[in-house]
Amino acid sequence: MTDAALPLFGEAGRPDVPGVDESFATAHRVRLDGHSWVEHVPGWFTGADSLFDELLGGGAWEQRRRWMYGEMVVEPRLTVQYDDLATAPVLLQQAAQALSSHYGVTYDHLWVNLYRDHRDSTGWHGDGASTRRRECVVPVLSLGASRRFLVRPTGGGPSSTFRPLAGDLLVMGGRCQSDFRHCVPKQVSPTGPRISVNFAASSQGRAD
Ligand SMILES: O=C(O)CCC(=O)C(=O)O
Ligand SMILES: [Fe+2]
Repeated sequence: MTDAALPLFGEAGRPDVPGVDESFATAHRVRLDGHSWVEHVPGWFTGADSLFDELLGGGAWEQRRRWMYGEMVVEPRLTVQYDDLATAPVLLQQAAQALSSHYGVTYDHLWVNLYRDHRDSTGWHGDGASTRRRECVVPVLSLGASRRFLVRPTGGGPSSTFRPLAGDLLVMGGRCQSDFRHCVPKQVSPTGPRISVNFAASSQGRAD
């Protein structure tokens, strides 16, 4: 292993020790069109199971509601938001720093979603207030059970399917938040809990 491939923190070669691959060596970028892309970084976070346990047990999980089609609906998942990165679990602060230096965007807050089982989901959406710039880079870290993550054009059309495993990073880039929608659909076959960590940047919340 070269120096560049060493994890930023944690111990090299110890998959149970939490750490990120700051070289992003496994990254591959899928172009959605001329302006937008999704990058998949398999195994970016090692020791994903211990981070999952820490977040599951430590989060002040909140049940959110939102307006959908003129109706207030209960979101079929739980969320905890850290508006100030300094109050987030240390491993997430370190992950945010690694993402900031790699993508050149300062991730200064984040939210964490808990999909309790296969019936929890998030519908088609763009990330709205946190992504008002024309081009944004939005990293999402997956932990726990693997669920499908779909992306399709805002005006409709075929979707691209990603299947992030625990420890994988998916990064939506370019005009993904305006020209595309993403979702995590419910699934028929039973599965255990999944957690996703969404890294956000105040700079991207201001229109350019
Ligand atoms: O859980 C995921 O992978 C995505 C969650 C998401 O898109 C969001 O919370 O805005
Ligand atoms: Fe989203």
